[in-house]
Amino acid sequence: MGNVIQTECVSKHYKGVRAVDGVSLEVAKGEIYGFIGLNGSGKTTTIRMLLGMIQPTHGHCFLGGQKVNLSNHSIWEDVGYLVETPHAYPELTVAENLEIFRRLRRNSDSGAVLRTVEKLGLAPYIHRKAKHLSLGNAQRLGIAKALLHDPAILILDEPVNGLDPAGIAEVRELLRHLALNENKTVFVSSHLLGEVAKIAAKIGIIHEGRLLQELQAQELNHLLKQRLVIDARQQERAMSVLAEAGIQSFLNADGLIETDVLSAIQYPDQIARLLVRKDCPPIRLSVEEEDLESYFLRVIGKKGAGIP
Ligand SMILES: Nc1ncnc2c1ncn2[C@@H]1O[C@H](COP(=O)(O)OP(=O)(O)OP(=O)(O)O)[C@@H](O)[C@H]1O
Repeated sequence: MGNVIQTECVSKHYKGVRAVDGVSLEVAKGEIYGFIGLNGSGKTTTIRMLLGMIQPTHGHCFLGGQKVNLSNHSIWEDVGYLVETPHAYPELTVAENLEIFRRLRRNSDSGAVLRTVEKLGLAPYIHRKAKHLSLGNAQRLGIAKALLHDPAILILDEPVNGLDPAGIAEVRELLRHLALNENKTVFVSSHLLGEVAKIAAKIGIIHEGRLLQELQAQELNHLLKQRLVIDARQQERAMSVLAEAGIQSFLNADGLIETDVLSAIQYPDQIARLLVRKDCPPIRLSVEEEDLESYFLRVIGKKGAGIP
């Protein structure tokens, strides 16, 4: 299947700043691509190049197989986007803002406004002026604009910014629905790895302008580090029992015994048995998995050093 979104070694250099540096990525039809990076890592600049808002210093972007350039108007009929804080006319209501946007887009589907309002859970606010919307609902209005003309490609820069946990979950479900049931291709940036990992099929990690790592979401589980955490009344003794059995451990920041020795992680029952036999029974023993945010920070910390 052809790629719907593609960048070919795309770079944007400003005076003294390599905002984006040689990023090549591909998104297949119906796929959700999560583009993860800290603030200032180059997400928005990449998205702006994808959308033809700024010209790359090097490289090219393609949407729906067509090279992105401003004169190629037909591309944009199939693209919906949200970049940074969405703009709305403050004195107009939600419905009026969307209606204007529909007409600007020359969209002849007059039912599109109501349908999109329903889809985004904006019905209770339909007659509220944009300037009186909460940040979260203003963000929803921005997503509504992106969806109004039912585009096949959605490019969203930090779409859950400002949303509360329930709002974040709603947007997550909406994007999942759009990809799964409507075969839309979604490119979504975020600094929240955990959020994106819940919906993206593919994840790209960008740092200081460079794409550090690309992975399939299902690979994440194998990449997250595991450790065995033990608590015992006599910690020193428990640690020397483990050492005698060839299992190196240390006291972690929470004051608990921790080891990343694979045999201990794979057979925690044998560790428990060993400690009991040596009269040093654990009062807690659990295999714990690194959370996604710390994985992200680990990858960033190791940049260029043979990741993962
Ligand atoms: N017009 C510009 N002129 C100079 N530097 C710029 C310009 N636009 C962006 N940058 C710099 O390029 C880098 C990447 O910025 P970008 O906005 O793409 O990051 P981001 O990942 O989207 O961050 P955020 O999440 O904060 O929006 C930053 O160091 C930023 O200061």
